[in-house]
Amino acid sequence: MGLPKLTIIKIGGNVIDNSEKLHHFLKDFSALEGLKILVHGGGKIASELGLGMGIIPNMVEGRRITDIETLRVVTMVYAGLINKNLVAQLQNFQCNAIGLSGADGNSIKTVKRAVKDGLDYGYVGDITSDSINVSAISNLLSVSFIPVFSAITHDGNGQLLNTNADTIASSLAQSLSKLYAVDLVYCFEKKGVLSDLNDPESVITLINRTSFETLKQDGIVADGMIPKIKNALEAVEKGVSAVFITCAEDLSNFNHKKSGTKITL
Ligand SMILES: Nc1ncnc2c1ncn2[C@@H]1O[C@H](COP(=O)(O)OP(=O)(O)O)[C@@H](O)[C@H]1O
Ligand SMILES: CC(=O)N[C@@H](CCC(=O)OP(=O)(O)O)C(=O)O
Repeated sequence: MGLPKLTIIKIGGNVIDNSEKLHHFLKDFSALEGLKILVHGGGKIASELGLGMGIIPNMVEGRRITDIETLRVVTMVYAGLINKNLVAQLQNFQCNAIGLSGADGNSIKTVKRAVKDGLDYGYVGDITSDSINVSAISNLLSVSFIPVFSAITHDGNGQLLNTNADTIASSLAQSLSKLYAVDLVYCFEKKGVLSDLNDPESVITLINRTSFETLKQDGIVADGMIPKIKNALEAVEKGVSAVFITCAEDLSNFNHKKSGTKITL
């Protein structure tokens, strides 16, 4: 008998920031059959709200430098404002969502990133091999809750930390692959990884480690797409059944695996 199927969907900040697209996405997510988990970012909204409070965003290689003031903002925005709004909207679609930070149920424990070459990321949490509390999460799934994870984790000693949402999704998928056949889907505002950013239809249907290196060298994939594909490749290499990067608006088509970019070995 095969493992039960679990779908882990990650939704990025650009879609969360668009109420119409978000509504459509949450409706489609609610309609997905079987066990599922939602992971959300919200970097764009945290940057905008932080700016209003005089906190200037500082990103290095796609990761936010998180000083104590920034940690307060991202905790309010990710674990509060966004997480609770997503849960309330999912409840409206009869999806019994339960909003979580990594501190809740000790679900994701991370390690504060050490200062390296003089670069201090501050309160950023890195995932380790035993970060994910598989039994706590599978218990929630077994009683039909739909976990909704924000990008806030904890260190087990009372400290909240900021962890990239793409990495959380990949790590959840890897760890939960022990118990489930996991499909991991990164949803964002474009139709998939594009060969030409000016042509929204130019979706690259398959990417593996070798083609990724070439796409990166040629400058075809850049910015936030580089860590996203790295996280996706790590997931397939560590046993996640299937990994896709696709458009949030195509989630209903995704059921038929007809859209977006598939990440393969
Ligand atoms: N080849 C590419 N195809 C699609 N998007 C790309 C590509 N190269 C760079 N990007 C950029 O990557 C962004 C997605 O990364 P990011 O903003 O981190 O996603 P998310 O909103 O899911 O957190 C896209 O909005 C796009 O601007
Ligand atoms: C450490 C770190 O960089 N954390 C991310 C978490 C949010 C996130 O990943 O949001 P998106 O998915 O919308 O980009 C940040 O604060 O931007």
